[in-house]
Amino acid sequence: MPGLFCHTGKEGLDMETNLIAIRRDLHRIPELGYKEHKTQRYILDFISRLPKGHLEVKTWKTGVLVKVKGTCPEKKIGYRTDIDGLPIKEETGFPFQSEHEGNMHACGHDFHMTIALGILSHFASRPVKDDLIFIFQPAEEGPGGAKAMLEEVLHDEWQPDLVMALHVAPEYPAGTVAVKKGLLFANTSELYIDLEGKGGHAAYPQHTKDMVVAAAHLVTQLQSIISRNIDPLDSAVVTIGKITGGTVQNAIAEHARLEGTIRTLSSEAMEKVKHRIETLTNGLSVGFECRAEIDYGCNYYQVFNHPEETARFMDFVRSYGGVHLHECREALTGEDFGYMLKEIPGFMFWLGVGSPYGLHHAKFAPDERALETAADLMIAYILSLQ
Ligand SMILES: CC(=O)N[C@@H](CCC[C@H](N)C(=O)O)C(=O)O
Repeated sequence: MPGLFCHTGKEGLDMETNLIAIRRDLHRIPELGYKEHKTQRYILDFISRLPKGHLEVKTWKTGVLVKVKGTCPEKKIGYRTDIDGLPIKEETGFPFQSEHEGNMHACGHDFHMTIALGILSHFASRPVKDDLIFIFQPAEEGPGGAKAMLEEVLHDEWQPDLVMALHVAPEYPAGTVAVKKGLLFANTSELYIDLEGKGGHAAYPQHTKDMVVAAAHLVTQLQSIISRNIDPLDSAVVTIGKITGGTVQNAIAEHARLEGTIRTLSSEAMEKVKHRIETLTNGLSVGFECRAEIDYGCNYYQVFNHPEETARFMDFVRSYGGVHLHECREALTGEDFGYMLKEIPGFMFWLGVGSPYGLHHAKFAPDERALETAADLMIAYILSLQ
């Protein structure tokens, strides 16, 4: 492992594990869901340099699973990280900026992986009583790897009794942990709407069915769902993040496509929003005499933190020292880790990384001091569970 890790003095990471160098290596190679081949190689190479005596390693698609066999196991403690990047063109200007043009670790999964590797490297040479299961999960940004991993690989001797994960949070400074019991993240559904009309010359609109105009109407109509159909005391989001349509400035567009996402705090609200999207889209197809097709892509179950496990973690953070605990509200972000928490007790928390630019922004710049804080904290927490 390259470089030298500056140790905090707490019982924690290996001196030779340079978390910042690992993060920067991973930051250079962001890959989209189920295409994380270089990332998987990097993780496997890292693991191959750890003491092998207590490790069992297996791959699942582009993901990796590692068991650190306990000395006298009574339970299996799971730690999950996601590993994929986003199709966002990086604009940070960092010397270690993405080498994969058009892709970026703009959601902090480079941080998540680095922290997991730091914790793993500690326990590989100092196993504890219990088995530890490290889950390097592909495709969190879509189409989702957590559910499939649960179904295909996280069972029998690989099924944790407790599972934990973190997500970086740009709005809190490094040194902060933000968490709450119960609902933390929303139910999500992707949204794709294809509109097909009739193209033609820009000067003869009367012979066409213009899908750019139809798409503009639909985007505006969709905004009424949150304000007119959802209880004002509830929260939900319908975001259209991308519109494409047409071919050239002087031709009327035959086709347009809206791409977005829906977020709700309950599955009932999700059904309601989808019902309204369908009604408005059908109405649009009648009104604009076009074909309309809706596809909901991948859907994630809410992240619901197990109350007792979360309370235990919060008590630990309060007594740990050096980390500020913030009891936060729920957010309308999504995470397929929700599927793991549906089956296995555990929790997810926000890790403060104080960036002036938010998640999914091309200039997202998390504070690297949070790497060591988080790895040390989670090592100490796992030790406290023995
Ligand atoms: C933490 C985070 O940002 N997660 C993503 C999950 C995306 C799920 C899916 N692609 C969708 O857009 O619905 C998020 O955007 O919240």
